[in-house]
Amino acid sequence: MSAVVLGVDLGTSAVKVLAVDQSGTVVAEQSVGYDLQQPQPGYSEQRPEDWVTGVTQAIQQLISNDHLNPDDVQGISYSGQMHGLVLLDAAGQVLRPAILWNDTRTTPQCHEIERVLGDKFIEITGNRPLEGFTLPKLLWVKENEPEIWAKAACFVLPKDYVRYRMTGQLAMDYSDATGTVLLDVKTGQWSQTICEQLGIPQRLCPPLMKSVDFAGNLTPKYARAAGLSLTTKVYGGAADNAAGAVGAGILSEDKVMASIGTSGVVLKYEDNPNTNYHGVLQFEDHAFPDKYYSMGVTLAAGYSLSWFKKTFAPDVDFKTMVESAGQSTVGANGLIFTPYIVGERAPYADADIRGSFIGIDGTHQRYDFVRAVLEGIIFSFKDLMQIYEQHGSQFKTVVAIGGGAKSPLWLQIQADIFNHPVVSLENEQGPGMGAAMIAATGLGWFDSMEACAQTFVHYGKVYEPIAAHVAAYQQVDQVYRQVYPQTKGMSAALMAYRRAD
Ligand SMILES: Nc1ncnc2c1ncn2[C@@H]1O[C@H](COP(=O)(O)OP(=O)(O)O)[C@@H](O)[C@H]1O
Ligand SMILES: O=C(CO)[C@@H](O)[C@H](O)COP(=O)(O)O
Repeated sequence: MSAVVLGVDLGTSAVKVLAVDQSGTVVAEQSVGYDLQQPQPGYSEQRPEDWVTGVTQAIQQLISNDHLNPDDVQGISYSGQMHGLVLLDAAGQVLRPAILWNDTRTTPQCHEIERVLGDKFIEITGNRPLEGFTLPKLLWVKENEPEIWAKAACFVLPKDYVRYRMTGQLAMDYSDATGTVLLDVKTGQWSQTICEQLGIPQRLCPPLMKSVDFAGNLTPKYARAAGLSLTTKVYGGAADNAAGAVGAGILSEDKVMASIGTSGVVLKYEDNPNTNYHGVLQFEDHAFPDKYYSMGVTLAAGYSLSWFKKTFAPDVDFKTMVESAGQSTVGANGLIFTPYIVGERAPYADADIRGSFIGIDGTHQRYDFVRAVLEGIIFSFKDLMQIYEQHGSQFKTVVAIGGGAKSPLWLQIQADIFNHPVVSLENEQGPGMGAAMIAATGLGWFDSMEACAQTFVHYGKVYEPIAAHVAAYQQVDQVYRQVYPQTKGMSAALMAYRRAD
């Protein structure tokens, strides 16, 4: 083999490591899964050590199973699940399990941020305080675990922790830092106002770097453990959605990205830092210097499908279960699913809403339920896309990435519900490719990420909307949109019942 870079995509269900050569071809890939702990409703945690073990095992497998030559690995970079709080003590030891992006325990802390800072908060961060972000998690630990808080010396995000363990250097890149909602997006510095007003010591915030910045070499200990060479260079990396947008070639405002990972994301590149979605959509720094993106997040996209499979189809393999939806009809024979099974972030910021199947009929089969789940996730994306349409966005194409983009049927459902052409990538792993592109650009293989994208981004099949399906889905969408307002009160009452239990 010749020179390669490794793109480490630290997802919520698994870590995937791609080895990519100078032509942008994925020469090998390995994936290692890990668990999610949900000790109480609304809680979602992982052990940072599991991420490190997963990354190390995936790299070892690239070397032993795929015969990757460690001397060929010139650079490594990262794409990381966003917002997750990893608290470290002065010796760099993890103080508690990481509190993840889909953990919604922090509603009181979000209200407190709003009470203290009001509209100033959106002005500083470009975002509203929402449960998933890092700042409310810091406040939660401060209030609920004072003995841990007293030992905290620094906080980082998931991929930053992995990078720290590989290089011994603590840092956070800007694209992930905006997702903490502690960054002043205008100055590019940790916000003194937010820290002071909310009692977060600024010393807890790590040093900032650009995605393509050199972060260090591997420590001898890590190089030995993974079987890598000490000459391999490590680069900052990006938030998974920023990296996914890089890997999907979202470099202009005429393309939108639709990502189905554990979460679901509809994302648009933004040239103008003053674009204002009033906090309904997130506004983040891109992995490209001085560029931005906005996005809306469905908390349980791929997670809804995985939950359905685990609960109702444990005996069937994933692909077969997804393909069985082809036996149902457009609109799942009149069955609708709303994917709010862990609460929702956008367009409804509501930690207590829960999912529904509406219209269950005695004739429905399991394949109708599978289809309803696939469709309901995409209807939730459509809600987000309509926000862009209302803002006059003129995008033409949707680029689909993430585990959900493995299914041709689901890609066609996306085209039919969005009523836009949907293009897949040759390799569905947009974030891993984006991470590899960051390493390739950092190493100087290319002058810019834009130049790298011309060589590395390979589009696959285009799915065109089918007119009859578009019309049918428009009808079902009218019903789908009524489910949130009509189930909100019922969900809140059931959540109160569960909490009292
Ligand atoms: N064959 C498949 N067809 C459609 N969706 C799939 C398939 N296999 C996995 N998925 C979905 O992909 C999701 C995982 O996507 P991935 O991008 O790897 O997530 P993450 O980065 O959050 O770990 C799963 O939750 C599952 O619902
Ligand atoms: O919270 C967000 C974005 O704001 C999520 O998109 C996470 O970044 C997790 O991503 P996946 O594991 O689903 O890729």
